[in-house]
Amino acid sequence: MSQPLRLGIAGLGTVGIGVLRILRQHAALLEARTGRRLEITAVSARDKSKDRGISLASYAWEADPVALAQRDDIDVFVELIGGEEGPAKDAVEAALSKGKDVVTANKALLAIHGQALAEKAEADGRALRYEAAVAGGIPVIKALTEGLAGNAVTRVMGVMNGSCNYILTRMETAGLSYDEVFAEADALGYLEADPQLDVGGIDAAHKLAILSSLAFGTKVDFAGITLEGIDRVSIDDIRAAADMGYKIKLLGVAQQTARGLEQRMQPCLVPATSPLGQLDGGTNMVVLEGDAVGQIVLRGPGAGEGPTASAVLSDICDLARGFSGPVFGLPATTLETSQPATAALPASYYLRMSLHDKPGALAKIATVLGEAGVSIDRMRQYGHDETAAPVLIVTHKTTPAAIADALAAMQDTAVLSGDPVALRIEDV
Ligand SMILES: NC(=O)C1=CN([C@@H]2O[C@H](COP(=O)(O)OP(=O)(O)OC[C@H]3O[C@@H](n4cnc5c(N)ncnc54)[C@H](OP(=O)(O)O)[C@@H]3O)[C@@H](O)[C@H]2O)C=CC1
Ligand SMILES: N[C@@H](CCO)C(=O)O
Repeated sequence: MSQPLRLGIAGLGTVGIGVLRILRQHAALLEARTGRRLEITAVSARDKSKDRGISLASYAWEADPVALAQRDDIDVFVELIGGEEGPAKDAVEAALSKGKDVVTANKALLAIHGQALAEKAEADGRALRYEAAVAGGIPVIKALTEGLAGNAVTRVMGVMNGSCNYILTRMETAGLSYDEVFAEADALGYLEADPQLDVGGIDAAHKLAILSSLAFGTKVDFAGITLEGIDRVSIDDIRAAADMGYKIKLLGVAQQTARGLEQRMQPCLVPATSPLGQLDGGTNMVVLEGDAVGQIVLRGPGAGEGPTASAVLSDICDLARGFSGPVFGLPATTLETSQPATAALPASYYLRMSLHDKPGALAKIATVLGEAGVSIDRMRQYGHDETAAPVLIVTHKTTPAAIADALAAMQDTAVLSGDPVALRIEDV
């Protein structure tokens, strides 16, 4: 009879309690699948007296997650506290130093300290697993490291923050402004304690940084991501994009190019009929492309108690079965330092602007675009009551630099009313 796998679980919030529930509910099934009993030895959270809707009486309690990580009677330390510094980092480091395997859902910790932690884990011969850290219930880490092991990955992209996708979808369906929907999402508890992590694109960029390392064999490089949140997306752009056959998504894209590793998390237009364009509400989608497989699309819940705990259990079961491997798919000391791309690959752009309604205004804009080397693919001008005329332009493929030059030159034309908006149209 195999020895039980003894777990210490730090963090008994949404995810931690979800993990406890699955371990209890499926104890026999998990033992049958892994050949070992999965046993919770001890737990930790801040407030021992808090009612968590589940009895903790049979587990030892540690007020300090570092003390929990160092207990002799645990094999695996499960970190479900969160945060890139502080108790989560201290406890993960302590667990590795003490020779424990670690499972975490903490994308912030991995995006910032992933390389150092991976080197430490591998030097100590320990596992550091994090299926839940990216796209919650979607098994995307396994897909990349196992399912696509025979491929050179060419591109990773996706919608990896459910709250942002909820906000953008709700703006469109209800015709509400960003501020109105943000307030609604906040009231419903859909946003992180620091909402900027969601709407600023930071949470999604943490996830992209992890996927990028796995896909391209580079050290996690969160700082190398071009990052823009959704707070400047207006209902006018959502409507106009829809009118041209597009949806606006907070889209993460990572790809190796001749100019270096391109990592972007920014609002982009995608065709409304594409899988990404049809992704509504709080759901996540990750699109993986490999030289042998072509394109695969993974879709599912990116957050919440059950889905996230489901992913944590996947890691725990792997450890129970004795499956492990390098933290980021290759030995950490062999991961290359990424060379951030000097510029994104060319793309079509969506431009929206208001022009003073007088003869030659549009011609001036067309001239500026032409002089910047930007070619117009499609154009629309809408009927209007005001003195300014709303104009939409979709360009042929061009460089971000050419678009920046054109936008700068437009300011000198004296025909603009307000600032123009430019959004990338992603080839998906
Ligand atoms: N919620 C989700 O849908 C998802 C979460 N994640 C990640 O999972 C992790 C956990 O998230 P979630 O469950 O939502 O977070 P919660 O805020 O719900 O829970 C955090 C838990 O950590 C405990 N905690 C905080 N500080 C300490 C400390 N100093 N010592 C011991 N315990 C502490 C809290 O204790 P107390 O309860 O006493 O306050 C709480 O139980 C995070 O890294 C998050 O990014 C990943 C994917 C999805
Ligand atoms: N705030 C995150 C939680 C899961 O990481 C989201 O909305 O996707």
